[in-house]
Amino acid sequence: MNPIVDLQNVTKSYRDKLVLDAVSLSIPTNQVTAIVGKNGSGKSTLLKLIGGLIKADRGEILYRNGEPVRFGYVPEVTPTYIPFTPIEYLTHMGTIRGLQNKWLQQRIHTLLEIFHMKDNGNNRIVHFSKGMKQKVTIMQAMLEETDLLIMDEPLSGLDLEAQTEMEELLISLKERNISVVLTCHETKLLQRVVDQIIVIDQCNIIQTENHQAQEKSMNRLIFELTKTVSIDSIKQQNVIIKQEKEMGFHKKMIELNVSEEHTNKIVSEFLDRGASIKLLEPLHKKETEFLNQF
Ligand SMILES: Nc1ncnc2c1ncn2[C@@H]1O[C@H](COP(=O)(O)OP(=O)(O)OP(=O)(O)O)[C@@H](O)[C@H]1O
Repeated sequence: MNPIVDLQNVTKSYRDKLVLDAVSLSIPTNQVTAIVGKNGSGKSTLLKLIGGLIKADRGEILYRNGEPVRFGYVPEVTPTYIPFTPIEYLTHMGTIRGLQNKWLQQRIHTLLEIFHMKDNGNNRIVHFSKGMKQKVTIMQAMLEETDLLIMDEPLSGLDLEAQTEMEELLISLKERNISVVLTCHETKLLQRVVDQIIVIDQCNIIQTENHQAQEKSMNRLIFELTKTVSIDSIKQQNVIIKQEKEMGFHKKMIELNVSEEHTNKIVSEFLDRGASIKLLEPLHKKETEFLNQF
């Protein structure tokens, strides 16, 4: 696994109130992680730490092997009254953030498309439903290119229809290689899209669960290839790198998980680089440590 954010023994208190006590967790790349817990258990605090909005008292927060991560942060409270249209509002927000106008207009156009809001781009936000207002807030958080979208209670106050739409939206963000971490009160919600559930209670992570629904349609691939061959452009795609291992002076093995729909393309890209396939199998819950046999 190749986490986008890794927390190691992170402790956080507000004055004398301990909220997180030596918490360690990983947020995987290109997956949706839900942080679940009771009111006041520290979910928002954890999100703010992940996004670098507040500092930990102790412990380490490491980002994608030291590379910069571009965050989009969606707070819990959605403004109810915005006297603009989405295009006007996003243009204002982007300009304040110093984005160049031509680039910004293109970005707004793309976001309206992703969020199925093209027909509402020039309508007044004040007349929107809660779900549509929520979408505008998320688009605002994603005005800059985003690697990790951090969402505090994105389902709060949404009816079933809006929740379903939010699920679709999360799936499409994942397909665009955006990692998501969100907080949620209910583990049943978002079941179709969440890959990892982290349960927090009494200042600690009490459970981390990997969701299997997604894994059913995934394949596990292992390739052998020459060590000097670059696979950086493959790593940018819809793959989860599980392990890389050097084999002697010239060769390396790489193990990855790929969704069924992307498998053919990824296999062909590896073959183009002179790799040989060592394993291709549907991903099941029980995994053997294949590479350790060498
Ligand atoms: N800025 C702050 N100053 C002091 N205490 C704070 C601050 N922010 C949060 N807290 C306290 O820290 C604890 C954890 O708060 P946090 O908002 O992280 O919990 P949460 O799980 O997100 O809660 P909720 O589900 O109600 O949103 C709570 O007891 C809260 O009162």
